Formats: sequence, structure tokens, C-alpha cells
Amino acid sequence: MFVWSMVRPFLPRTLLKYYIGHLMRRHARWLVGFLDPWLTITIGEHDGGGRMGFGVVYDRAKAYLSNQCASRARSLRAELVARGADRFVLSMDHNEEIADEFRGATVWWHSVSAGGAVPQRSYRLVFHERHRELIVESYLPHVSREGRAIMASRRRQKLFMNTVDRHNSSWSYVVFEHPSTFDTLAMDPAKKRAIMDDLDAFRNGRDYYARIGKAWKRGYLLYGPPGTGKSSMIAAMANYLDYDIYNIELTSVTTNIELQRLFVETKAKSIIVVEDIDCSADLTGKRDKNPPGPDTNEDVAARKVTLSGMLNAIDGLWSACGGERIIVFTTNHVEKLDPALIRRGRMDKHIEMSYCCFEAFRFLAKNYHGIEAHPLFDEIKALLHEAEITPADVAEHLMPKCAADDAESCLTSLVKALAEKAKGNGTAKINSMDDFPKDDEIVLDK
Ligand SMILES: Nc1ncnc2c1ncn2[C@@H]1O[C@H](COP(=O)(O)OP(=O)(O)OP(=O)(O)O)[C@@H](O)[C@H]1O
Repeated sequence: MFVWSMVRPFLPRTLLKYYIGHLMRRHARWLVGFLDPWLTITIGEHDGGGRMGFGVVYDRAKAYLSNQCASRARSLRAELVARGADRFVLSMDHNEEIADEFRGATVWWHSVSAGGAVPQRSYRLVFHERHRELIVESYLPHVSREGRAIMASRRRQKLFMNTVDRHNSSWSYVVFEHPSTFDTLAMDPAKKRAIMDDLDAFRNGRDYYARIGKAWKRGYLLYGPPGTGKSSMIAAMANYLDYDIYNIELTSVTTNIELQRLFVETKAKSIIVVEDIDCSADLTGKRDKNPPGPDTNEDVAARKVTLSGMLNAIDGLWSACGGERIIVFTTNHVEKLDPALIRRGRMDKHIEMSYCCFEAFRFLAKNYHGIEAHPLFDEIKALLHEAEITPADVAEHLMPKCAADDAESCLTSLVKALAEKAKGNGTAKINSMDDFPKDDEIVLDK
């Protein structure tokens, strides 16, 4: 102290300032580390992205913790492990905390749910700073590996729907358990095979898409009259690929930004569906010529999803994030859609779902009654040339309504319906959707 007080007046002020500043900084860090040596890593529900997709890290941590927390946490959430199963999967309830041990280090996991219109869930991992390297280099990869394995063993297909709250819409889901498969779908076998081959090529196309520089996604347009199996086809596709379905109800989406956010929040290995796209939003007009300016009151009132918004949502930069998504539009009126929306490259495959042909009828008869031939088949074949009927109507006639109904009575009912239709139509076939009977005109089984 004596030497310092002697030397100090001769030292330049800048040197003093630097030296003291440096000392304070060093000691402040030491002091903070001494008083609070705990480090925190936050894993948010929507964090991530890139090839892994959004929320993947969160999901893996959740799966990993579900195994850990069953015996340790005091406040738990329970979900069924799989379709038809009686076993539950447990996860930490919000604001719950559990400890975990890894190679002699103890870590604490906190489940956090931040309020707001759309609650943001996250996990906070807390550990001592002397374990920093162990946690980052070994523990987190261990959590990710274990979580992925647990997720694979419990995988359940999900159907996501955009639910609306007061401010905007976000995804909620139910377990997807639709029984439709390509084995139950009545359509031209060659067409069916071509669709399955296309799906296989897509599923295995990761490197191919990377090589040609395209986002790993594919668009399908399913069009045809009501009851020709468009929804059944989507379910069959999802079951074939084992993908989740994100069903966008466009009428619940009020802005283009909201639509984009919904797309961004979908995960890889999924089918994004917009059904009846011609009725869902005004997507038949031309693209916006002027970029949107600041909102006026009228703008706010007129907010809706526009064609440009939909095109951006499908093709925007986000679409390269995470990859492996199929987008399906369905419509009963393909002619009403703007060509920009359904051009190849955007909707790569156009699939017409048509009225029931004889092959499709035979397929349904085999599925519903296990018969491959019957004396009434010839009559039905001839009538199918006279009258157009959807597979949904045929299925309805083939479905036994009571214990007394057998193949014979179901086929007779179908013959009667077809004959009435043929008589009603004269010999003229239905040529356009407008000629197709409205729901209330369809004479169902009596
Ligand atoms: N091609 C088909 N193969 C087997 N069953 C079919 C087929 N098409 C329709 N069905 C039967 O009809 C029901 C209704 O079909 P689906 O909802 O798939 O038709 P859609 O074309 O999506 O109708 P909409 O346009 O009215 O939504 C299905 O549950 C299924 O039982």
C-alpha cells in the first residue's frame, strides 16, 4: 500500500483506468460466479429448425424426461401411450421440477409455461458451472439420443388442427386413427400404384432434393365430386407414410402472417392439408399487386388470407426448413382455382378422384362382402355405364344396415339405386359438377 501510494501519482490516468477497470471486471465475474455458480440452458417448444425441424429438441427432452419423471416428479401430466393402449405416458406438469444424475453430476429440469395468448412452453436445465463441459458435450447428446429412441418406440400418428383463440390460431392435436389405407381405397389399380410409387420416391428423396436444390416438399391436388374419396385418400397417404396430418381450416385464419406461422410451426414428416380450398378463402383472384402498407381501420376489418399469402406460405423460404412435408389441396371445383396456385412445381401431382367405375365397384364388393363374382355384377356393370355414382354412394349401399342384410340384398339395393339414377338421367351422363345431384337429392337406401 505504501509503495502503491508513492507510485500512483506518477502513473498515467489511462493506465490507471484500464488497470482498475480490468480488476473490477475480473473480480465482478468471480463474485457473480461465487454467489451464483448455476448455469441455465433453455429449450423452447418452438426452438430449433434447420434440417431437424422446429421443436425437435424440446420433444426429445420431453420424451427423455417422461421416463425420468415417472418416479420423481410430484405433479405430472398423463397421455395415452398409443392407440388402443391402456398404458399412459407421463410428463412433467408445468412449473414442476425434477433432478437427474449424470456421471456424478446433478442437474435440475424445470418445466416452464410462460403466459400470454399462446402459452410458450420450455424446459430449463440448471447445473453447476463446473459441469459445463460434461453437460454440453455429453449430457445433452445423451438426452437427445435417449429421447429420440423413446419417441420412436411410442410414436403415434397425430392429426393437428388450427384452433382459434381470441388473438390468433395455433395447433392442437388428437391421435390420428383413420382406418383408410390404400388397401381399402377403391380406384384404378394402376393409378393407385403410381401414387404409392410417387410417395415412396418422395420419402426416399432427401438426397435427390438436396442435389437439385429444391425444398424437400411435394404438392398434391386432389379434385373430384364430393364422395369420391379425397379425404380417404389423404388418410391413406398418411397411414402409408406414417406421417402426421396438419389440417388447416382456412376460414379460421385471418391474416397471411398467421397462415405463414401455421406453416412454419408444422413438423417434418407431415401432410399439410387444406380441404375445399375453393370455398375456404378468396384464392381465386389475382395476386396482390401492391405490397401492404401500414394498417388502416378498413385494412384491419378486411384482413384475410390472400392468394399471395397462400403462395408465400407454400413456397416461402420457411419451406426449406425441416423438409419432408407434403401439401395437399382438395377441391370439388378445380376450374375455379387460380392457375398460379395449382401449377406444377407448386401442386406437383394432380389426382382426379372420379365416379365409381366397375373395377372400383368390384373392389368395394370384395372389401364389404368378400365376393369377387355375383350374377348381379353384369347388370351393375351395364348400369355404371348409364349412371354416375360416387364410391361413397356405392359404399353406402353395400354396407349392411341390419342383421338380415347380405350381399344379395345390398347388391339389389345398389341395382335399384343405379337404375333410378339412370332413368332420372335419361341416357345422358353427368358431365359437370353442376349436374351432380345435390346432397338432398341423393336417394339413399330405404
Ligand atoms: N374411392 C373410395 N374408396 C373407398 N371408399 C370410398 C371411396 N370414396 C369414398 N368412399 C367412402 O365414402 C366416404 C366419404 O368419402 P370421402 O370423405 O373420402 O370423400 P370426399 O371426396 O373427401 O368427399 P367431400 O368432397 O364431400 O369431402 C368414405 O368414408 C368412404 O367410406
